[in-house]
Amino acid sequence: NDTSMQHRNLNHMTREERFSEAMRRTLYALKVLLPREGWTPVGPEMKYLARAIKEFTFIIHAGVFIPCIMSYGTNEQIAKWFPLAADFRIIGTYAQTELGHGSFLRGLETIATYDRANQEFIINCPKITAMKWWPGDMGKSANHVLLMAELVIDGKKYGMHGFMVQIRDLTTHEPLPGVTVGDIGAKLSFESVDNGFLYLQNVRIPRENLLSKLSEVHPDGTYIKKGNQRLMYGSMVRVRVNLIAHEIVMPLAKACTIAVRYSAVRRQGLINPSKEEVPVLDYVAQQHKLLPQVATVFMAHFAAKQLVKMHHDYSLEVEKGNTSQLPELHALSAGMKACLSEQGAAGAEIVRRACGGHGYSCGSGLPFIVNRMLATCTYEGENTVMQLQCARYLIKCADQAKKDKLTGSVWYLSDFSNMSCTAQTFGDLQEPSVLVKLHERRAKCAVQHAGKKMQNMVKNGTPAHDAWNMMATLLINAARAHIMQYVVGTSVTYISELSCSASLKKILTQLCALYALHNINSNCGDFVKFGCLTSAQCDLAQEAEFNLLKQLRPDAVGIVDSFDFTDDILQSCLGAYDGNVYERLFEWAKQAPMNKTEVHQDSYQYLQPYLHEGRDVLEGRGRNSKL
Ligand SMILES: CCCCCCCCCC/C=C\CCCCCCC/C=C/C(=O)SCCNC(=O)CCNC(=O)[C@H](O)C(C)(C)COP(=O)(O)OP(=O)(O)OC[C@H]1O[C@@H](n2cnc3c(N)ncnc32)[C@H](O)[C@@H]1OP(=O)(O)O
Ligand SMILES: Cc1cc2nc3c(=O)[nH]c(=O)nc-3n(C[C@H](O)[C@H](O)[C@H](O)COP(=O)(O)OP(=O)(O)OC[C@H]3O[C@@H](n4cnc5c(N)ncnc54)[C@H](O)[C@@H]3O)c2cc1C
Repeated sequence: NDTSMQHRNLNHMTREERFSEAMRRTLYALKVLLPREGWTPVGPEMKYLARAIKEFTFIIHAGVFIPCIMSYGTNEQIAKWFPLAADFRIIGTYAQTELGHGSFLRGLETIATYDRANQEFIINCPKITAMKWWPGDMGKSANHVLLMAELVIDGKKYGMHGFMVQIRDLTTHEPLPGVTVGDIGAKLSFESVDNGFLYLQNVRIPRENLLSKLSEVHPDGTYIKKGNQRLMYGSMVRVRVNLIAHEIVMPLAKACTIAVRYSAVRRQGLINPSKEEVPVLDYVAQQHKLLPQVATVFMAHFAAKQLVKMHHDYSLEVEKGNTSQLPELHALSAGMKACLSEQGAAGAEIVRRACGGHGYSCGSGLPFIVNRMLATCTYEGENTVMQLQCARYLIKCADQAKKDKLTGSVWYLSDFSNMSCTAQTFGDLQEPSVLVKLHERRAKCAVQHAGKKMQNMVKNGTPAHDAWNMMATLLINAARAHIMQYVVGTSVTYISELSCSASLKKILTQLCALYALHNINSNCGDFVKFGCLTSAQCDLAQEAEFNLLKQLRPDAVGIVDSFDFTDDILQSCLGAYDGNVYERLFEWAKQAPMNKTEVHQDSYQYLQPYLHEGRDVLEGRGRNSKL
């Protein structure tokens, strides 16, 4: 109810206006509005914030920079920088990606050279490709960066390390000497975020600014390794785990709310020629577009909760020095981020397109969501690279499964029980246990298929790295199959253990079955190729999905209402709770800057002469008039 937090009409703002407005809202929210324990908003306000986050800035500061201080800093460094960052007295970002490298971290070129005489690091970007490029909040907001750079001592390289580097004066906000920094310009989305570039030339920082939880440099230049160096990649794992809820589940839920509500209101065409125009939601084709995406929201939410719990348990173990769960967590978080962002971004576009012309209007709120979700396929680990990381772990586990009984998310790779499907009716294929088994079998076969292909190539003399490269598409498919079985399996378990009303459990079970069947029907080639289903059973799977669409149609609006988005959060003329689509669209359009005058003077100057000429022509006075 606080008007300071009401969304302005963002679509009618310039990029710079949106940047300033986002800064205003974010700081107002965090400094004035929200109760905080430490630095994070807590309680119901956090729920609000997660919904309102779309036009917030300082997300990298809050979601990456501060957690990195906690992960990579010693107690002394945390005590020094955490309070400053938590109170926004320093604004930071995570500066890792460079103009020339993003995925291949061993290729990063920014150098931090230790100067023993002065006990300092000298930071340099030796060439243009070494310039940091993309970090959020870096162009105009941040005055510090957590800089990921190659540590060099006496000419020897020690790999990527994290350094705290101040880039702007804390009073004037001007760039410091040796610092060239700015915004990288217009992007597909994230209009309110100043993703930036950063060119560092001979910037000196104290030795104490190397974040030293995992390694340190003594005054004499001695390098000490203190822990599992793969923990240096830990911040990326944490963000991949967290972003599923914030940047995939939440936006897809918003898009589904808008599209389902609009489809219940929009009447277009006839099903029965003798009846009146129907709501487009009555078309099965429309249900087939929308309802599987609604199901994806729930299943991704349940799977993400399980992954967050896994990451939390892992973090407690790491504190005790046990990093044994890291490989599985890395593979799962990389695979989940890639596969769910792929599904989510595609799903948001499917539901946008299902809203016809008005879905193409920014007044629907859908283009904003679609464009924003597309970024999830690239940042925090480009999806292809992440899927291959997941596949790398799966291939290793498949080899190990030949001699050991596996546990955790890959347990099914050592399940050699009979997994043939005996389904005879479409009802059999709506059974959660049947759907879980089908996904486990498909994943196991996909992993083994990719592994076998590579083994055969190597046996025939192909170098292992070439076999890997040539089978990449099969490996990516194996990663997708693994994640789908994880999402279906964890969701079935989660729903079965949920204490809720029978009617709610029935709906959730139907949504879970719809998600699984939609995945089967979208990938039936795999399920038949690997002998999971016969061709006849594939027909039953389609019948089972259509049956669920029919069962869920009556509750479709109620289900998306349960996401509990306010109109202000949705920012959509199509998805507002009152359903007054047309009045809202008209009011929204009238507010467009283009309509602040009846005649657009800037363009009229070009049009006017022709208008006069046209009149001359009509009245027979034109240059070459034949009239
Ligand atoms: C202010 C108001 C708000 C307040 C409220 C706060 C709420 C905030 C919450 C926000 C939460 C989320 C929202 C996020 C919003 C999104 C913002 C977007 C931010 C984007 C940031 C970025 O993009 S940062 C940059 C990301 N970049 C990457 O991910 C790079 C990807 N590349 C890599 O990770 C590596 O290069 C790669 C792994 C691909 C290869 O590395 P390499 O060293 O070559 O290793 P390999 O040879 O492949 O493998 C060697 C072994 O290492 C293992 N391994 C690799 N990576 C990891 C890892 N991460 N962890 C553990 N182990 C790893 C690998 O498995 C190999 O092991 P093996 O045993 O030898 O097989
Ligand atoms: C909105 C947004 C916000 C961002 N925020 C930050 C931030 O705050 N901090 C930060 O450090 N970075 C940030 N990034 C950068 C982001 O992390 C990188 O863009 C991402 O890691 C991909 O790296 P790249 O852009 O260099 O693409 P590349 O790695 O060059 O990939 C280009 C293409 O090559 C393919 N490819 C690359 N390697 C392989 C491989 N091994 N096998 C097969 N195919 C491969 C990829 O699949 C892709 O199709 C952000 C990016 C975006 C879009």
